[in-house]
Amino acid sequence: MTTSPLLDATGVVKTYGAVVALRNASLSVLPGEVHALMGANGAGKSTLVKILTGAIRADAGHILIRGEARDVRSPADARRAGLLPVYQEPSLIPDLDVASNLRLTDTPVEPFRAWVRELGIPDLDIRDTARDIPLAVLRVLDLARALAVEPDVLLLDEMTAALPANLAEKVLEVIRRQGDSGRSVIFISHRFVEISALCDRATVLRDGETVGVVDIEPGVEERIVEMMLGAKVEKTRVAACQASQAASPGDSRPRLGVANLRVGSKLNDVSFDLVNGEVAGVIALEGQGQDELFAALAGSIRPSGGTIEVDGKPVKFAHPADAIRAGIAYVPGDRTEALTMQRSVRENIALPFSAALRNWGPINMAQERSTVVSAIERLQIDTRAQREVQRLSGGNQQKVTIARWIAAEAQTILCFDPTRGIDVGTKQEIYKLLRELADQGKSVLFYTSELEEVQRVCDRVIVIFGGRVVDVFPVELADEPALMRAAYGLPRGAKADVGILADIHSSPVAKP
Ligand SMILES: Nc1ncnc2c1ncn2[C@@H]1O[C@H](COP(=O)(O)OP(=O)(O)OP(=O)(O)O)[C@@H](O)[C@H]1O
Repeated sequence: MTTSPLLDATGVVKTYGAVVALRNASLSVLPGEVHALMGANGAGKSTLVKILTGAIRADAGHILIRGEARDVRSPADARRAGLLPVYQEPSLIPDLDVASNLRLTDTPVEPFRAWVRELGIPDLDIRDTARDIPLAVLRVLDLARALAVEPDVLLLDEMTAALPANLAEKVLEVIRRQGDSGRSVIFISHRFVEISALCDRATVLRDGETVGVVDIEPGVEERIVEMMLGAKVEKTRVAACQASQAASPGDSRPRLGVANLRVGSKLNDVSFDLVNGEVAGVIALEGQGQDELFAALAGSIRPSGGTIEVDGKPVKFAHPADAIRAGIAYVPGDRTEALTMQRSVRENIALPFSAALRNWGPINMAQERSTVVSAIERLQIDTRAQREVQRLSGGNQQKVTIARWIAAEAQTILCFDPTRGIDVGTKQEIYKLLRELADQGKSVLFYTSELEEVQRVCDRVIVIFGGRVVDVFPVELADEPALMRAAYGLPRGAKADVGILADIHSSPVAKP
């Protein structure tokens, strides 16, 4: 007997003026299935999720839920039909505390609390204002809020993208259990390791159209990448770049010297050097002080102790502009922090040029334009909706934050999870680009929540735990199980039960 789909969408179309977000999308999900929705940045995944959950209306298409035609007109309609989303950006209202946010969405508090604990956050105070809660935790709260109403179909749009390993691991366990208990999950992710470990099937979108549905089985990644990227595949599937060994032997002075750096109770005594010509990775579980480290180096918070030196001279940054003047650029993990959403792609990329203008005088528009255009091409930014950055897909917004600092030619780039939400083809471009920057003699500090990225880009990796540097690995020794153990504060060689992600990280998976 064949099982009939719980959700069946066909012929879905959505346009925004001249931009065709979806031209012919379909998606069919069985009960108890964890179904991946895949596609390059801008393929239309988020648009489809928003249509299925009543946040926007489709121009055309049919949606069947449990075999019955449904016109999902609003989020409330979708919820009544058993469909609950977790969108790509946090949805709690920043100025309200968590409890008020729960009241607004009619979410039962006790089940919410139970899920929050289950998802690895034991000490949440629901009187905390959403604005003061870190991005990764906000994502987990969004998930707990959805789980608390026991949806039949949970739609997760890049749920794990901002999560460090420990929280991602809990989320994956919960998703797996949802499937086991007969509920369905639609799972959007650019991380193949998660798709292989979790999903039963995948629907692939390209340019707004469903181009295939595949069973997840060993070796299917290659096929998915080809379907996702279509004709672009040859151009974008560059070989993973080899991390060259730390360069610039002639210049022994570190570009950035950090000694005994402290920030309140979060960062205790962190010391390391970053030299020109290297990409140094930073790995840490959620809340180990990495946010504070990057914020202090970028001049957005003041350290409570220790020193920062740039090219051998002590510096004190009172403001991010001081760090920028010292040639330090910061690509934050939260793109909404970096971008002026109502402004165009060009203005956002050109921001450091305009900000750097000391005197009144003509801006060299031709030069600005050519630098911006080359950064857009380099990162393959989808500019169909370029007049306002807020209209770009999430991945394309992320690319704009990176393009800005490429165009500005900063000497040191602090990247905080820069490939969050970036598709597999463009990720390769970004890895290549970071290596090229290092080869040109620049220095890059690169925090990543995706352990496999370390091998692809870094010369060495600094592991932070409890606000301290607990280990520094040369890239040859930085395999994923070793990094996981160090991130948990365990000594090298120790065995640890670190759950589903450890299984994933130690199992051989084809890496696109
Ligand atoms: N409000 C809007 N106005 C104009 N264009 C839009 C709007 N919302 C989305 N788009 C466009 O629709 C296309 C699909 O975007 P969507 O966010 O669905 O992509 P996605 O597959 O989720 O990408 P990503 O992986 O980057 O999140 C993009 O070209 C985007 O710029």
